[in-house]
Amino acid sequence: MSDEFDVIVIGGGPAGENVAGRAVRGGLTAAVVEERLAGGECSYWACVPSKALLRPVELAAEASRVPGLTVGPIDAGKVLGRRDEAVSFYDDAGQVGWVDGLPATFVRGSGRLDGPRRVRVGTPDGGERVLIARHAVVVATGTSAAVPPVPGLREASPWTSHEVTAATAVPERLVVIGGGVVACEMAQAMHGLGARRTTLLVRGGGLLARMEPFAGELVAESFADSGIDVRLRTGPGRVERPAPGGPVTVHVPDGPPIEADELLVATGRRPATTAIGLDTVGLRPGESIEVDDSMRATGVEDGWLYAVGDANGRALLTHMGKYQARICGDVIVARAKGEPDDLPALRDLADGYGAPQVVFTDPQVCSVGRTEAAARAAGFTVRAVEYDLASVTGAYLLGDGYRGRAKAVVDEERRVLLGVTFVGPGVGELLHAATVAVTAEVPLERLWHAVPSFPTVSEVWLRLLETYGL
Ligand SMILES: Cc1cc2nc3c(=O)[nH]c(=O)nc-3n(C[C@H](O)[C@H](O)[C@H](O)COP(=O)(O)OP(=O)(O)OC[C@H]3O[C@@H](n4cnc5c(N)ncnc54)[C@H](O)[C@@H]3O)c2cc1C
Ligand SMILES: NC(=O)c1ccc[n+]([C@@H]2O[C@H](COP(=O)([O-])OP(=O)(O)OC[C@H]3O[C@@H](n4cnc5c(N)ncnc54)[C@H](O)[C@@H]3O)[C@@H](O)[C@H]2O)c1
Repeated sequence: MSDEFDVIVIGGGPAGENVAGRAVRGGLTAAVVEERLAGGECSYWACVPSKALLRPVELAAEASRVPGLTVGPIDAGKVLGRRDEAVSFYDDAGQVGWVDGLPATFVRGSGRLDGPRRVRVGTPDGGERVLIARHAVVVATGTSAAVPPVPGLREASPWTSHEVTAATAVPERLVVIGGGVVACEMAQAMHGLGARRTTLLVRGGGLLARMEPFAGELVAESFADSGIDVRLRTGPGRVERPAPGGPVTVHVPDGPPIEADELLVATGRRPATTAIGLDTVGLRPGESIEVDDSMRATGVEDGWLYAVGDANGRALLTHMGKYQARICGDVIVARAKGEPDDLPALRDLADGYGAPQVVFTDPQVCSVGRTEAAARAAGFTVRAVEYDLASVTGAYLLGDGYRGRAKAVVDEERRVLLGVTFVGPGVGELLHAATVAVTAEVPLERLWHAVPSFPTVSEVWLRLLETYGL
């Protein structure tokens, strides 16, 4: 059976679904091919469950800083139950209904390119369906967890982001390999929900290495306070798990072996592009698909192939994947109709500025644009200013022992912001103001007139500008 659509999207995660949404809005027909659950990693094994697990831990930490409030132990069973609700009990009927309602055609199965504009779908019943795209095929297959080649690691069946976000019980002793976002968020979630001993093995010299250095330092301080053992410049040399499901032993080069009940690997992602037929269109399987700012694959002739979200490797974040998807869907519509396709709204500018991101640890870490180091490396004439968030009245009022820091990176030639980082409890909600300032390239002299309310944490904006000299 062969079906024709204007647009075929392989991968029904947040990015893929949004391409279909925009294409249909523009008057095209679309099919979304999804091999697991509509909604993708984000909805079931990443953003949504991880934040459902972190929320009570964050709230308990917040409440414990306010004299007069007593926080009882967290009921992990109830938290896991709420996580199950948040992931719709791993049932995608609602998301499939959303695709149907666009209206677009939802095809359950594994999609694979088979030459230009042709997609073969292996369906769950063992059958096959061939789909033909009149205008475009969009790859939105995301990523999967990378597992480093440590002796015994794979055989030990470690947890990845999938298993930890779907945990049905909290392990007593957990070892986490990695010091990035998944490692920090999930170590804190499991520890806060009752893990007695949580150990992070970090290859580098700090946590959250892509952010400003003080971000990882403040998170490490908070981890130390809550009893999480962060070990830097180390890693697993060998792993043993003699009995499936039994204790696991992690051998480290600089100390005695660590025994744990679970081992979480959080060492980054690999593009899910290995088995999608990229070789049939001249691209290398297993790599990110390089795209231009309209999300069109640069390595394919005739411009019919696009890639959005994690699969193109630009920014591994849901909101950025959805942003790229809106651009991609709209540009496909414009090209299909022969309309101008080079309007500013049809190009990805945000990834170039530096994607906004919130890390939902306690303290939260959030940033947009470039770090000071990245701005200098890019050749800007930079001046950076920092401010201790605890000295802002609004932050002090939130609780005792508030710790946090803010930094603004200024392009001295244009006197606009290149990057902003905030670290502190609850600062994630401050980020969008920074995103607007960086993206709109608001001159500092103009920003001076954006008056933050007293007594909010946002007064840090005023303090940063004063520190700069305004
Ligand atoms: C633990 C964790 C927490 C995270 N938290 C956040 C957060 O708080 N905020 C944030 O912005 N980002 C977060 N991320 C990142 C975020 O999950 C990803 O950036 C986002 O899911 C990418 O969306 P996507 O649509 O590109 O891919 P995905 O969500 O990975 O979806 C891809 C879909 O394609 C399907 N697929 C793959 N191959 C095929 C095929 N051959 N045929 C058919 N279907 C296929 C998959 O089954 C999947 O459903 C987190 C990631 C992890 C691991
Ligand atoms: N709140 C959020 O926005 C959020 C939450 C979770 C994940 N994410 C996204 O998901 C992506 C993946 O997160 P992640 O934490 O898996 O990746 P990451 O790139 O953030 O961190 C990977 C960590 O693993 C380490 N590492 C890499 N290879 C290693 C090896 N062979 N041995 C030991 N350590 C090794 C790195 O040094 C780093 O500390 C991130 O890019 C992030 O954007 C976002």
